[in-house]
Amino acid sequence: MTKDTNGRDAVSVRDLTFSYDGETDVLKGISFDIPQGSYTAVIGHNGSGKSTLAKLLIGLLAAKSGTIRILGQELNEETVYDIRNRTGIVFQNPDNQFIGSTVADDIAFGLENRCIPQNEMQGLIETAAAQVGMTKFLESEPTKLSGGQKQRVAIAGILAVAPDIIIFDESTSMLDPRGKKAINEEIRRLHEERDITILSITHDMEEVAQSDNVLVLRDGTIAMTGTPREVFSRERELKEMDLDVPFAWKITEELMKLGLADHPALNLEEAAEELCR
Ligand SMILES: Nc1ncnc2c1ncn2[C@@H]1O[C@H](COP(=O)(O)OP(=O)(O)OP(=O)(O)O)[C@@H](O)[C@H]1O
Repeated sequence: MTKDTNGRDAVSVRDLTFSYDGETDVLKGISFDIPQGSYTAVIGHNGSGKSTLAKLLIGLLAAKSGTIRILGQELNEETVYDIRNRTGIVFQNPDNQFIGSTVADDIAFGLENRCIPQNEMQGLIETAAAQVGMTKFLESEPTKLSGGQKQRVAIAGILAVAPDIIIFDESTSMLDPRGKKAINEEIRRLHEERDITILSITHDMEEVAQSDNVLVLRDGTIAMTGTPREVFSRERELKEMDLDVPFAWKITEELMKLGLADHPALNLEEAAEELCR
């Protein structure tokens, strides 16, 4: 993995194996490091083990063998609560995450758990709601929101507490394209400004293109790691795993065949630059 802001790893996994039934290993002895302050996208075909990995990283599941270190601490029964205080996760299905009776209460929950003083709380709640475009829903009941709105609230809850590491497990999958783009930009901005380590499990290749590092899982093993450009360059192998490349990459590859571009582009801005050369 490439970007390393301070030489320390936020996540360090060694020989991690996990099985739900004690027989079939869903993760098969994987090892990897995620540098502190980096943005890592985790991709892989359905059932490759991405969500299982996320649950192991916050101690919701216990490894069969191997070790997980988060921010230098080995994850075990003694450290799990401390690690959860420093690590936030947003799941794909927000219904399982609501605690408060209003959106504002729900966002407040994580802040209360972290003993944030009452006089600071209101401002943090309002900022987080604005970041995900949910200001006018602060007094609404979370259960009455749409799937995408619920995902926004779940993300706001994590943004408000701004933990050292945030894991997104397909957390924007229900958002419309504009909402997805806006929230991805907000997450990217927060990551850059506050140096938060982001681990994002996603099927959205446009989001993968904006990450620093990519981890590709295949049948419980690590098939590839590298920058988005390195990973997308192995398009044939990605296709064998039912994975795709970004739209801009495909377009510029076609333009290259016509002699109209020199390099495949990660996003539309890069594609336009290729065309204007
Ligand atoms: N609670 C469970 N009990 C038993 N097996 C499970 C459970 N959850 C997941 N599995 C199995 O573990 C494997 C990995 O599942 P996981 O949800 O981690 O995959 P994923 O990569 O996140 O998939 P997707 O892209 O579809 O979300 C799959 O074979 C799945 O059937």
